[in-house]
Amino acid sequence: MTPHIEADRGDYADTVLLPGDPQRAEWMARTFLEAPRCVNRRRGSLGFTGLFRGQPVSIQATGIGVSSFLIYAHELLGYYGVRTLIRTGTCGGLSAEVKLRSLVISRWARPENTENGQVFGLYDADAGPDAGLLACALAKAAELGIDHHAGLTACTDIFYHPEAHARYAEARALGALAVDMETSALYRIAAHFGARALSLLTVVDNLATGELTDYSERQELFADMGRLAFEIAAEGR
Ligand SMILES: O=P(O)(O)O[C@H]1O[C@H](CO)[C@@H](O)[C@H]1O
Ligand SMILES: O=c1cc[nH]c(=O)[nH]1
Repeated sequence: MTPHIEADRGDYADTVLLPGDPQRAEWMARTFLEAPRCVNRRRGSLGFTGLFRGQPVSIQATGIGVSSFLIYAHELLGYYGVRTLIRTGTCGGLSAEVKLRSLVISRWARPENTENGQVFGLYDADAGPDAGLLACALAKAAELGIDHHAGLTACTDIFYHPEAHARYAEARALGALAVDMETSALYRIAAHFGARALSLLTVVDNLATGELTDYSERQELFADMGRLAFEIAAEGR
């Protein structure tokens, strides 16, 4: 076990899907895994391992923001020997074209959160996903008919920022589609450990239009993202 995870070594599969929200972790386990086993309850950050099409796959909730995310990613990669991390997160769209409820595949993540990067020099640069996982995601999304965007995403430490949409002007000029709070850290820490990573994000609000989804519809909103993540986990080895 680690300070934040009570599972034994060997309790996680090589591939771990990473939602921020523990309720999403539980829903993903219930919806997609055969014989899911809860391997972590510490701090309510639920972790599960089970089978998808006969292959072991795990899910671990990571909480909100880079600080929390990096604790789980570090312990999964460094202690449990996990090799592939696929984030199944939510994001805010940065333009009206990025529709609510659609899926964003992050091809690159631009950190707006430089403080975390200054500590190790690890997280202060743009970083991208594993090329094989990205190719698999694009092919599977097309095959399954999943409505999606693929492109640059921004990553922030501040959900309620006084400048809200305006602060992403530079990122938007570079083509940023959406913002979340973990993806740049995911790509950098995976590179640091020589592991593979990909971030899939469902649009739950839009900073340009002010539209919002309701939390009550969230689990059904994640059907496409969950399905795609498990397909990639099964195929993109
Ligand atoms: O829904 P999750 O995966 O937590 O992701 C997004 O939601 C949280 C903010 O509401 C942040 O963690 C952000 O990145
Ligand atoms: O980080 C996030 C996640 C969802 N919606 C946002 O506006 N930001």
